[in-house]
Amino acid sequence: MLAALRRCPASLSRALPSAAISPRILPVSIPNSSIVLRVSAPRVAVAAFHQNTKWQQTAVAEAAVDQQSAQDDPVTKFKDLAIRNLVHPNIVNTITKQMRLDEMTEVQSRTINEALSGVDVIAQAKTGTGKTLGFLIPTIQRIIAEDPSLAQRPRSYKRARPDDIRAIIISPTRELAEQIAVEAQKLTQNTGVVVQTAVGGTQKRMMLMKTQREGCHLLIGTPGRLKDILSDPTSRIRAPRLNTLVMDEADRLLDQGFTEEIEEIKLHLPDPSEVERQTMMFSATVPREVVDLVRRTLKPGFHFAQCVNEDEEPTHHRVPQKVVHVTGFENITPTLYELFQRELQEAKEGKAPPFKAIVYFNSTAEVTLAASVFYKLSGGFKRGKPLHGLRAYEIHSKLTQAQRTRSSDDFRFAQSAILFSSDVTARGMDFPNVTHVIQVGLPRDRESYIHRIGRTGRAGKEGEGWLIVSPFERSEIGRRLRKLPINEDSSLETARIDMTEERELPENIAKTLSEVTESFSKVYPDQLDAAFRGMFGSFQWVNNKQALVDAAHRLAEFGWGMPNPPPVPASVFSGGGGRGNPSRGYGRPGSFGSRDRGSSSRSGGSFGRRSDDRIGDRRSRGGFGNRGSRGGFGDRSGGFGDRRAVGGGFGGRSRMPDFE
Ligand SMILES: Nc1ncnc2c1ncn2[C@@H]1O[C@H](COP(=O)(O)OP(=O)(O)OP(=O)(O)O)[C@@H](O)[C@H]1O
Repeated sequence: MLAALRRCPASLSRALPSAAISPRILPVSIPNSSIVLRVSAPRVAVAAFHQNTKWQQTAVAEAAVDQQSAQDDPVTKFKDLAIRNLVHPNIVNTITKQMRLDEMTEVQSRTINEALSGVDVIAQAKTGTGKTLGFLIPTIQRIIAEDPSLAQRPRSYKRARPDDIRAIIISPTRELAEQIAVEAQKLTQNTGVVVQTAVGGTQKRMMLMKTQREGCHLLIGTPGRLKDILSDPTSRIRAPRLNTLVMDEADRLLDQGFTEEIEEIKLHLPDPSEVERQTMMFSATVPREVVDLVRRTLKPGFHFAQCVNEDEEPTHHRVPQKVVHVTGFENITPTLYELFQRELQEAKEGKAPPFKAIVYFNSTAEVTLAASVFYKLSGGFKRGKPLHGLRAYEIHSKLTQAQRTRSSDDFRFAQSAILFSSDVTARGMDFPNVTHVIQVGLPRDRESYIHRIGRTGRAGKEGEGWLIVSPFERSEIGRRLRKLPINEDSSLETARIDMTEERELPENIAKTLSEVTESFSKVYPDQLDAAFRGMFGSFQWVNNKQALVDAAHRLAEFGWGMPNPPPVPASVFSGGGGRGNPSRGYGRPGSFGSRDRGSSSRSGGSFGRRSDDRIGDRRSRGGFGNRGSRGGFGDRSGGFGDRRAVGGGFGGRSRMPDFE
């Protein structure tokens, strides 16, 4: 596993100007690995030269050089950090004995060595290659170096002052901040260093009380909550001697959405000209657009550990990536269902590891709808159903933080499960043994794709990536996902079927389609409404609005079984690019067929019986199944825990993805 994990690119080509590189280091490339050597003249032991023969003299000199250069080489084994007095043995022992890690990954070796010397660091390395330890080790060591008494765990409780925080780590999402905090707690368990977490969605008062009581040396949080706490004069949480600032997923934090909060956080930190500060930035992606910002944020002479070549694929070779082109939006859910069944079967037959997938959607409304539909589809994941044995969870920003944490924890510990997710888990989350990452719809940019797919194939493991796209997105793939090794896959039959046509279908396909449509008939109409409106938000960039409206109508009619689709948001045509067709009835309120949205209660039964003859035809052929037998809303408890129906959706989806 380790060998694969260390397989990072060889070249050290840098996107930043060479002046930006610390003058003390010299990049050296050797086949299949790359290391950074400090430039220092070897000090050769000469004292005994005159007493030895020439070959003896040479041997002694060589040995001395070897010994010296061994000291100068960057450390690549964790235990050597303690042997060379670079990191306190209490931290190193935790890493080697409790966490059972031995060799550093390339990014760890190339950042820990430099960061320990105090220079600012920016690191870019592929997903799942251990960047977290790359910044945690130097951060914690620096705290201990400033106050050596913290190296030992006190006999009683750990204590610190709340108004003397020494290091802050910022993460764009709550789950990631919590995950980093768990790792930091592990690393500091045998020391006196106190770690606290500050994330949105949790009770601020509780956090404040805890921090005021226990104090804090290392604070890990999301931008909004950190800003909130540091700017609150009554919080008593301060960092007047802060000497380390870490930005994980730095490119995301430098993105416009967070600029204001980050700047405000910095206003509450000491002036770096008065209190020397080390800044570290880490990410799997450092797009060109942020390079200038990075340069302005870091001190001159910073070290850029670029473990991904510019001309190299930023994803792992061991993670094959496939794109499935579906005939229409209505094919997406059947395609997912077919894929789940197939992969689950493979795992059951022992041909593959337990199926554990994350399915990403571009909006909260889609996540909610998919989670509901698959819950119905599986009959609560009951015995005898195709998806039996598979747990399913959903996660997005419209859940409470307690629900998010529960989904995330449950999925983390599940052996075989599906997580329906928005981008809240796209970056940094280290769920073990994820075998599949499935992206529905084109992600907003290349970086999102890379981070999402990085949830699989971590720490040297295998995995696969799937992308399911509509015809609208076909031409956009090459532009948005340039230079990524994505291959077309046509193995899923339900992807290619024209669901608007009536024709005989193989029994298994007909069954899949009929089960999907029946499940859609059982979900909350509000969810369908929200997802329908949301489609127009996600596809704002499509110029041909009429084609988009027609495709959405086909989805509602043939995918969801609605004879009359929900109204199209008025805003769709106001921005130009096409005109509505009033004869199709969009914009008409309450066009949910015989579904009475006003009575979308749990009473069941009255739920949109379809009078459409064509469907009747299909049913008689065994094509689209038993639409007549609607069981209302069924039992939502179980499988998805305390899920709630989330309305509102993303008609007015903002520019920002579903992040913090
Ligand atoms: N030296 C190591 N040897 C083996 N496993 C390691 C090592 N360092 C870290 N790991 C493990 O690798 C996994 C991924 O680490 P981590 O989450 O830090 O990756 P990352 O590079 O930050 O990923 P991302 O880009 O997604 O944020 C974790 O489970 C971690 O415990």
